[in-house]
Amino acid sequence: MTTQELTQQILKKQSFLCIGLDVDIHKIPKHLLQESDPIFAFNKAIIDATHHLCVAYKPNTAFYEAYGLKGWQALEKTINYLNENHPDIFTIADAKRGDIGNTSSMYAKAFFEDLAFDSVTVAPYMGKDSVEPFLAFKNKHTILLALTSNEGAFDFQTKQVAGVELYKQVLETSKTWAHSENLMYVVGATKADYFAEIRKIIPNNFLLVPGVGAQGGKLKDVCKYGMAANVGLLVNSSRGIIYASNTANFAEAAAQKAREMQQEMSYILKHVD
Ligand SMILES: O=C(O)c1cc(=O)[nH]c(=O)n1[C@@H]1O[C@H](COP(=O)(O)O)[C@@H](O)[C@H]1O
Repeated sequence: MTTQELTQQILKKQSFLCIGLDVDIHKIPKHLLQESDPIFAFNKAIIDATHHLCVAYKPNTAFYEAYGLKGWQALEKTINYLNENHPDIFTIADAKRGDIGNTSSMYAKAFFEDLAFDSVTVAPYMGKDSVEPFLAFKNKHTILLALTSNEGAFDFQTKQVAGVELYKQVLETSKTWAHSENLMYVVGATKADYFAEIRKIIPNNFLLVPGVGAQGGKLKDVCKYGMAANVGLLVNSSRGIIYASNTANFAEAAAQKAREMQQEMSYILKHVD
């Protein structure tokens, strides 16, 4: 999917919501545990109930890798279900990869070719040759960690190196890499004060913004300085949506939470100047 197509979907659905499929077997409704694949059964129900309210889904691979082969199979079934039934939805493998070049190439193949995700999250710490193998894939997107939502972001990312904060150097330097047009960036919703500065460096790139809901970030604050001419935002909520209820009505409860966010997003899209 191209970024132009993503913006079209956002305007059509009046939503820039990304739903995080971070499935913890201990948090899903008990009746699903009788299913042959409880994780996929949970995801399918959530997707069926929410696909019209969001433009992206983001399974965090940790929640699948934690269950070994069965978890990876549930991830594969989930991405196949999305690609077969909802090809207009943007898919993000939240795997936070990045390694020496030939290893990164294999990670890129795993997520872009074998699993056919539209994008993958990548850590910038190992630099250019660790990220360019991901960028080489046409119409696939590499979502680079810029300024993360957690407290530890202040350990390194905001530290000045030669007078410039490290996260700003990540933004500036990554723009010079081959196929940098395929870059998106992670900026946490808990760091809303930084969005204006970030937009000065990357005015149009899409930002994946986790950290609303459970982590305390506010949608309005993010949009005030983060929204671009092409909207340029994918705001993620995982626990705040998928665990709205653990009763038999869990999917409807998740849809209600997603609808509340979509309505807030629609209002913002209509009133943005
Ligand atoms: O790359 C991410 O998606 C990510 C980056 C970041 O800075 N902070 C962050 O919370 N995330 C992920 O976004 C999701 C947030 O989940 P909730 O806090 O439950 O909405 C989790 O999958 C995190 O791993």
